[in-house]
Formats: sequence, structure tokens, C-alpha cells
Amino acid sequence: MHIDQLLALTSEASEQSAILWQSTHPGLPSNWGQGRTAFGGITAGLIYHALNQVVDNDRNIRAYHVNFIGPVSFDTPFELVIEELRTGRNMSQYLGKLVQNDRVCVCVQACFGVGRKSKIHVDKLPEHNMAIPKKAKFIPQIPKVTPNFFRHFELAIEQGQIPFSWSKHSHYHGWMRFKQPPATFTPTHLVTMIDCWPPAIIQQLKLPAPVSTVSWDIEFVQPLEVTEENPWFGYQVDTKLAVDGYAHTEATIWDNKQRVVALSRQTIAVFD
Ligand SMILES: CCCCCCCCCCCCCCCC(=O)SCCNC(=O)CCNC(=O)[C@H](O)C(C)(C)COP(=O)(O)OP(=O)(O)OC[C@H]1O[C@@H](n2cnc3c(N)ncnc32)[C@H](O)[C@@H]1OP(=O)(O)O
Repeated sequence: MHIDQLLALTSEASEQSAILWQSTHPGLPSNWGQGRTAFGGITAGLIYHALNQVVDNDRNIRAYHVNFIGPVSFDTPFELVIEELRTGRNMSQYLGKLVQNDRVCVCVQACFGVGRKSKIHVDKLPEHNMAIPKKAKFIPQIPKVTPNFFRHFELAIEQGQIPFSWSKHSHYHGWMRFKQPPATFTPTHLVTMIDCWPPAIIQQLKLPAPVSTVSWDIEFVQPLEVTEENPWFGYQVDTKLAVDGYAHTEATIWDNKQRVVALSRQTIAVFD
């Protein structure tokens, strides 16, 4: 099922109180799965989609913190619950939860803010010299090894090796995009897509092993300006530390015009 069809299955947010909204969703098919759970990008993206229904449109997403608390089962309905924690003149902060069978599986704290005039201007954002690819690079679809959700994305890996290849590297450089273009590319699509990269450390494994993102911080440093139907986004990730079964990674995401659109940090649990 295409991402836009999945998003469209979300019910309109019903107001439970002045600060609480709830949407329902009939459940995710297993072809959006990553092992026993739903792909983290789609669950974080669905919460963003629900948030977008209630946030004032004068404010843009600034920071998005996600915790993947427990597995999301396939073909099982869930609720998307949004609570406004505070709205001021400039900023609004929300809590978003994906609740399945009365348990919180994914929890988000999101921070939206209006752009303001400021005398402070610093720009030390990184640049890259990767050329936009003509097409995706081949990644084998191996049953029980390549996660099901992976069929919805295309990657062009420029540096780093494919997962489980006993690589010495702990970084990836490259490009990503949807295999089937979304009707309109929105921040929901960006949130969904960034998580499709293999965690950089799994290229070091000799054999397949379960890996799960447990915590994810995204900072949206500039608003999206999408000018193409299905743009490539640049991605560079490095592992800062991997020890005791946890890896800590830091990534930069560029649009196809070399503008940094997001900075991303993840804590990843590896069960090797
Ligand atoms: C050669 C070419 C290849 C090409 C290939 C290309 C692409 C390759 C891309 C990869 C791309 C991935 C990257 C996506 C990133 C997300 O989308 S991950 C999905 C989002 N994250 C989640 O859903 C995590 C939700 N949280 C949790 O499930 C739990 O809190 C945690 C993180 C597993 C914590 O573990 P815990 O407290 O020990 O929990 P518990 O329920 O007891 O489970 C532990 C067991 O789960 C297993 N487990 C952990 N994660 C999973 C999983 N996803 N599925 C199944 N079992 C799992 C562990 O191995 C462990 O097993 P045992 O050792 O007990 O047998």
C-alpha cells in the first residue's frame, strides 16, 4: 500500500477536550514491517500526520523527538492521540502517542514555532559534494533479511557497504527517495523517509541480526521547499559510539538543492 493511501486511512481528529484529539487507524499491513514491528518511519510519520491536523498553520515544525517504546502489530487498529501541552504567541508543544490495544507503542514530543526576526545569524551547516544519482543502486531483496518496508524506498549508497557485509565502516553517505512518488511531498513524508536507512553499524555484522531504533531526535532547520515530483534527499550518517548493544548516530539530511533540511540523532539497539 502506498504511503498516501495509508495516511488517508487515518480518521479525522475528533476533539476529546480543548487540548486533546484522537484519530483512529485500521492498522498497518506487514509490507510496512521491520521484523516483528512496523517500520519506525511510518509510525513516526502517522503521528506527524495527526499532529498536522491540529497545529495552527502559522507555525512550522522545529523539533521532533520520538521514542519507539514497543512493537506495533500488523493489521491491528490503533489510535493516534494528540495532546497540546502549551501554545504561546510563538510556539506550540504537543505530545503525540500511537496507542494499540491500550498500550503506548510510540510516543512523540513535537515543537512547532513561527519564524521571527532576530539579530543573531550563524550558519555552520555542513555541505556535501555528492552528485545527484541518475538511478538507485541495487540492494538485494532477501526474504527475512531485507525488511518488508524497504520496497517503498530507493537508496543510492555512495559510501558504506550493504548491511551484514562484515564492513569496517560505521557511516553511510548517499541519497534516498520514495519508489512511488507521493502526490505532494510534505514533512510527513520526510519524517517517514529518513528512518529508511539501515543503521550504519549493521554493515559491520557478518550475519543478520535484529536491530531497532529506540529513540530519535529530528531538528527541522529549514522549511521544506519541494520543487520536483519525487526529489532525492542527500543523507550522511556517522556512528559516534557503539557499545553494550547500543549505537548512537548523527545524520544530516539535504534536499536536492544542497539545503540542509534536517539534523537527526538516533539511539539504536542491536541484538547480535
Ligand atoms: C544482505 C542485504 C540486506 C539488505 C538489507 C537492506 C535494508 C536494511 C534496512 C534495515 C533498516 C532497519 C532500520 C529501521 C528502523 C526501524 O524502523 S526499527 C522499528 C521502530 N522501532 C521499534 O519498533 C522498537 C520498539 N521497541 C521495542 O521493540 C523494544 O523497546 C526494544 C527496542 C526491542 C527493547 O528491547 P527489550 O526491552 O529487550 O524488548 P523485548 O520485547 O523483550 O524484545 C527483545 C527481543 O526483540 C528482538 N527484536 C528487537 N527488534 C526486533 C525487530 N525489529 N524485529 C524482531 N525482533 C526484534 C530482540 O532480538 C530480542 O530478542 P531475544 O533476544 O529476546 O530473543
